[in-house]
Amino acid sequence: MTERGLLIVLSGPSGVGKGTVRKAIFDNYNNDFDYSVSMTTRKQREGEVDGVDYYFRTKEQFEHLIREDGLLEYAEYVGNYYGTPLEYVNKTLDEGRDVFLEIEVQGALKVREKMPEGIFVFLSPPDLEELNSRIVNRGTDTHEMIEKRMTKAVEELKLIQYYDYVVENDTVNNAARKIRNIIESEHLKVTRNLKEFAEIIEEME
Ligand SMILES: Nc1ncnc2c1ncn2[C@@H]1O[C@H](COP(=O)(O)OP(=O)(O)OP(=O)(O)O)[C@@H](O)[C@H]1O
Ligand SMILES: Nc1nc2c(ncn2[C@@H]2O[C@H](COP(=O)(O)O)[C@@H](O)[C@H]2O)c(=O)[nH]1
Repeated sequence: MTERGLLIVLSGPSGVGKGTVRKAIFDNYNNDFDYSVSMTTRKQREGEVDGVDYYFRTKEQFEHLIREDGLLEYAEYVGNYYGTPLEYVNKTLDEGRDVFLEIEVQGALKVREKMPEGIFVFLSPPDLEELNSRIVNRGTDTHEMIEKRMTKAVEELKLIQYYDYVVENDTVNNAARKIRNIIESEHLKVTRNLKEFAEIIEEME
């Protein structure tokens, strides 16, 4: 029987750098995990590709999938839906491959309830001022949207205690390396547990 893959959930406030750090992990390391592309009802930004960055769907299509139980989790975030297609996650984990989710905090906590065996990593900003300047400098949001994202960020930071790991995104390379190390050490734990389990069985025989 194939050993089920690990579910890795990278979360944290909008603008902290989750996408940038995720890209660095995928670009710079020899990874054995697959990225789960989310679905959203938000407008496609310039340069974003449907099916690569997100599956861009209408509100009606998204709500249809909710009714069909097709999402592992979903959240309404500053006026739009975002969600994780369930089938892809289950299929990939069953094939023994790790799945990497990059989602906001409400959704991550819902995943934690459904799949507590996952590894939950909170990416934190050095401070709120730096978070604000990252969102501003990204240049993708209106002033009103930036305020909404910052208000939400303060609430999200209070939920840090529900995560297994907190990684500060001081520099992209540092954060990517730390997350990669976390994933490797979690794999070693699983291997060790399986070995210990096999030894116990052997002793019993
Ligand atoms: N360590 C860092 N130092 C300085 N700037 C950074 C760092 N990490 C990311 N950034 C910049 O911060 C901005 C926000 O990053 P990014 O879009 O990856 O955040 P995010 O958490 O994925 O946002 P969202 O949740 O809204 O999708 C980008 O302009 C990115 O280049
Ligand atoms: N709960 C979920 N949140 C998600 C998912 N995919 C992305 N996100 C998060 O939404 C916000 C806003 O994203 P943006 O692309 O509009 O800046 C951000 O924190 C994302 O990480 C998902 O499937 N579920």
